[in-house]
Amino acid sequence: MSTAPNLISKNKCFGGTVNFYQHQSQTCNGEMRFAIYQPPQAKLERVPVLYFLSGLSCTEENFMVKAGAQQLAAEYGLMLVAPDTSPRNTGIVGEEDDWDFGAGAGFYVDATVEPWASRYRMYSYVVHELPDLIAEHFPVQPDKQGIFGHSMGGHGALICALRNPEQYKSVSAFAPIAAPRRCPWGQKAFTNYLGSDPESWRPYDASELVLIAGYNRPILIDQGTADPFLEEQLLPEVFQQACETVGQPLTLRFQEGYNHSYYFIATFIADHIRYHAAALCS
Ligand SMILES: N[C@@H](CCC(=O)N[C@@H](CS)C(=O)NCC(=O)O)C(=O)O
Repeated sequence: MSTAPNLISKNKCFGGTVNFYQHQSQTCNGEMRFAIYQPPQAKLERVPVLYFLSGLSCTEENFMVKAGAQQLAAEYGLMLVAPDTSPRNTGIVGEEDDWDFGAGAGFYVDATVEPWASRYRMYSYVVHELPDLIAEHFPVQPDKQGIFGHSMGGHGALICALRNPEQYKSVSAFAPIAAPRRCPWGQKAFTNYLGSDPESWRPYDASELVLIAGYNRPILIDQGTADPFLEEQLLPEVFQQACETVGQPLTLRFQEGYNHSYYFIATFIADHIRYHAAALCS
């Protein structure tokens, strides 16, 4: 049994509610926050749940404010949960110094290197503690979970699903960091959170995991062609190549002229919600 999360704010939206919560996380050893959209159907019955992991510099708020996902979630009866992207205010020196590491940049790993190891445990938080908390305190069907995300959160969604195919019945991503062992953002974060041996980074790299994962359902990825991070940081072709190698079904759509922003996400969010609904709402 976990303590009920504390409600911070409540907003009616498309007949349901967007609520913001704070709670004490055992996994991250301190306060964590998340946002949750409860569709109108959740007043009457348990509904499937779709987790969204945000990217660098985001909080639990960006997705709820900018993606425009609630209308479709209300139509299909999907709960949406968006956690913060890292612990905050931990007192760790340097936590706020960089926008691509530390606060706002937890990279969905369980850090093994101090001083991060005791607090920055976003992988276990997202895969275990948060779903357990949601299942206990909100009307969800825990056997019907999907996950998606953007950029760093697209990386997070892919690794969570590939490592836990039974838990996540569907996965998709917007502009994911698809091969973090090979890009500067990933190398910086993994070196600091996991240590300098790239072997220890492998369980957190979607392009490596897919080679051994056996995620037997299709994966959807949208990627804007005008994304300034595409060639140096995101590397979707590396993931695509790995999927081809093992016969993993992947729909990778290059969207002409779209950049890395939430305008891009908002444009294609309906496709992603429908994609998850097809897997979760049967
Ligand atoms: N350094 C810039 C770029 C970081 C960036 O593009 N972050 C993406 C995720 S990787 C994002 O979602 N930013 C927040 C937003 O657009 O609401 C910033 O701090 O916003």
